[in-house]
Amino acid sequence: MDVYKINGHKRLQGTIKVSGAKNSAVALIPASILASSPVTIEGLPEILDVWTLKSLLEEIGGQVTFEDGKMSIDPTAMIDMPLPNGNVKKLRASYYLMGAMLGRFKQAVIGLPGGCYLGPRPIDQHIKGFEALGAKVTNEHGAIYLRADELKGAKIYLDVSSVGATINIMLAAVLATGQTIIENAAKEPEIIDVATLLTSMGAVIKGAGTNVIRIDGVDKLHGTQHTIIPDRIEAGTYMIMAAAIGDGITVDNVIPLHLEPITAKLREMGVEVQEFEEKIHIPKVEKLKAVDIKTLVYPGFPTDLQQPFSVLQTQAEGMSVVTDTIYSARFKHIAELNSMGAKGKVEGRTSIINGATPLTAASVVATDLRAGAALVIAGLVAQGETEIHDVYHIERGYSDLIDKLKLLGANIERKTISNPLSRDGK
Ligand SMILES: CC(=O)N[C@H]1[C@@H](OP(=O)(O)OP(=O)(O)OC[C@H]2O[C@@H](n3ccc(=O)[nH]c3=O)[C@H](O)[C@@H]2O)O[C@H](CO)[C@@H](O)[C@@H]1O
Ligand SMILES: C=C(OP(=O)(O)O)C(=O)O
Repeated sequence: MDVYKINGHKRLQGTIKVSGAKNSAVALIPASILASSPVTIEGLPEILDVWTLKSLLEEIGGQVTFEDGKMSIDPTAMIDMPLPNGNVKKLRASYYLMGAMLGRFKQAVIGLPGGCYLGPRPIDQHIKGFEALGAKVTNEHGAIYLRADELKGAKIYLDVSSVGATINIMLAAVLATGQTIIENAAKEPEIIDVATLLTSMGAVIKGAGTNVIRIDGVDKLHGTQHTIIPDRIEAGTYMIMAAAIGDGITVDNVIPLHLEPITAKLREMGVEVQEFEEKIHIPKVEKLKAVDIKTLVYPGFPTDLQQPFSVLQTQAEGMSVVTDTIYSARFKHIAELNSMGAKGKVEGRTSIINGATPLTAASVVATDLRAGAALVIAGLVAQGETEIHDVYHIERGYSDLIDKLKLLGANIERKTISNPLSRDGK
């Protein structure tokens, strides 16, 4: 079993480079299934989710190479192989195989997705979209069976502005006949990135990034080359880390516009955030003010950063309240932070943190991806040696984290140990 050992309480300084966006990567790779010739994607993060998707594309007959962040995918020999179990359970975004394979083969069998448990994560809006396009969809023994004689454009109003449903419907609709309109679509930057790739493959998509997306179906999509956008959640994690334990940290390879909700909150806390074209610099912070946050769909404060942000709130004087309007149970990190000296409690969809409290090292568990990111920051702040278990969650979303942090002067190592602390036995 692999753990991170962090000797904390050491101020960090320097430049940290952000990788390509996980939530784009996991949609761009399945999108390649729709092409009739090879697709190359550059700047991909080297994370477990990307490696798992590579294996999934290979399982269905894709020829895939992945080196130095560049993935070349030849989809020509792919077949509509059923994928009810196995790798599809290792990540949330395997649901994009449904839209992409339905679009190309007009049928697919894909197991229900895995990913972080954050409360119930239904896919009813994805299914509603596929059905509106003409697919018959059934759930049999935990796998979704999709089949259509023909996919026909339709008007689909999403009950919730779901990132996954918006992208999945786009994937299924680009090769449908006629026009598809997605209303109340999600507006996250990753959706624009996927639309950009599909457009350069020959798709006709208007309005990505707004809440109405119009797709005019085409007969065929061709291969292309695409460079992914930087990961705003990874960048936000480093901004939070810089505010917590930095002595001047530059976060490189960012789109500052994507980070505005985080920048605004940090400034409200008393953090100086200096914005440049593709970089953000955060000088040493003297004192943090308590602030409340409420997670919302983009451009609101991202739910994926509320857990790392809680660590900062433990270091701020006074009471901070976090309300997660997206997920009902994204608070497992609070118990772990409390074991490091934080004073947090969870009430329904909110966490309440009373600061400032010094953090001390402990043996803790990364219960999910961003809980893990929060614990890495907490370990960097804490006095003593923190041991983080179940780090495979963290490695689903952070590329090269240990080396990047070492470059800032962090004392962090990845070690293989034999220890029964892991809660899910992996
Ligand atoms: C792989 C990926 O991109 N993951 C991101 C994606 O997840 P994901 O695509 O799963 O998140 P959604 O945007 O779909 O979910 C948002 C909300 O809508 C609900 N919902 C969603 C779909 C559906 O069919 N029915 C339904 O009720 C969900 O339970 C949740 O409460 O967006 C989330 C919200 O920004 C992020 O936390 C995840 O990091
Ligand atoms: C919740 C997340 O990912 P996923 O949807 O892949 O589980 C995340 O990236 O924080």
